[in-house]
Amino acid sequence: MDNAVQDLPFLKMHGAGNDFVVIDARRGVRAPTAAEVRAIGDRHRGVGFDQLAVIGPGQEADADLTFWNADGSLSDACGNATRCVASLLMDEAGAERIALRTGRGVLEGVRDAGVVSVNMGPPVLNWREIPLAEDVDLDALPIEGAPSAVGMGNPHCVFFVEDAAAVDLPTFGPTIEHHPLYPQRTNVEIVQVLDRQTLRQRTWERGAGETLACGSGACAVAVAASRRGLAERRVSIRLDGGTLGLDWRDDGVWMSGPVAHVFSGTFTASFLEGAV
Ligand SMILES: N[C@H](CCC[C@H](N)C(=O)O)C(=O)O
Repeated sequence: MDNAVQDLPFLKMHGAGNDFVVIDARRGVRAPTAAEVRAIGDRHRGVGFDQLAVIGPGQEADADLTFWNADGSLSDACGNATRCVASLLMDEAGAERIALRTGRGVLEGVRDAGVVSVNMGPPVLNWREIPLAEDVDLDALPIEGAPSAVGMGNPHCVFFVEDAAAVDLPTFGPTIEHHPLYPQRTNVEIVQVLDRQTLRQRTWERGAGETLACGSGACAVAVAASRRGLAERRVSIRLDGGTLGLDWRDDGVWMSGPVAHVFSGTFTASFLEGAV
């Protein structure tokens, strides 16, 4: 068995500016080690990403997905990356529907009239499953600003404000990401309600910092806004990197949005051998 490190092919993709390195480990290509994930994520010495998605051979689905954040932590959900990979695999199969197993179960992707949508599953509205550190009111957490807590396979803390642009997110975001109420840290969303069908969202992501878009975060925002009576269950959410369509249906929260395959490349064996 040749144990020499091999070159590693990858794709660079983004969904509304939320950017990903995608590694297809279905046919003999190996998944990266945690050290290689960190090296790949270096925006100067590697390629950089908000998340790295590894496609594995499907167990009860067309493919499995594993998501790493830029800081090397794992996440059970990544909506924009799930949509990007769904598009890639539907193109490959010539299909209009695909099933992807993620950390929160098997999600369905569809393409209709060129628009790619993913059912991100039902929201988690039980504090133990999000999880939170103690029994709290999910629609008014004991944090200044009384945010909402929603799980989408990953935790989200959603704040509704008058002016989203006025929030100093690089300062505010980390204080909430690391708040003791979230034993596994949390993603943080700042939302301004423009009307009952249109929301503006800014995002501080767990393990990635401020991103141009966050799909699972947009799902959490749509659920929180509807539960608070601030918006319909079907909304458009305007993020820094583009617009996502959300529809909280009986079978789950559906998210639609743009997909881009920017380039494909190869990480050289010498680069990977240097990963520490
Ligand atoms: N960008 C991703 C969210 C990644 C979530 C990750 N930051 C975490 O939960 O740790 C999305 O489109 O859903």
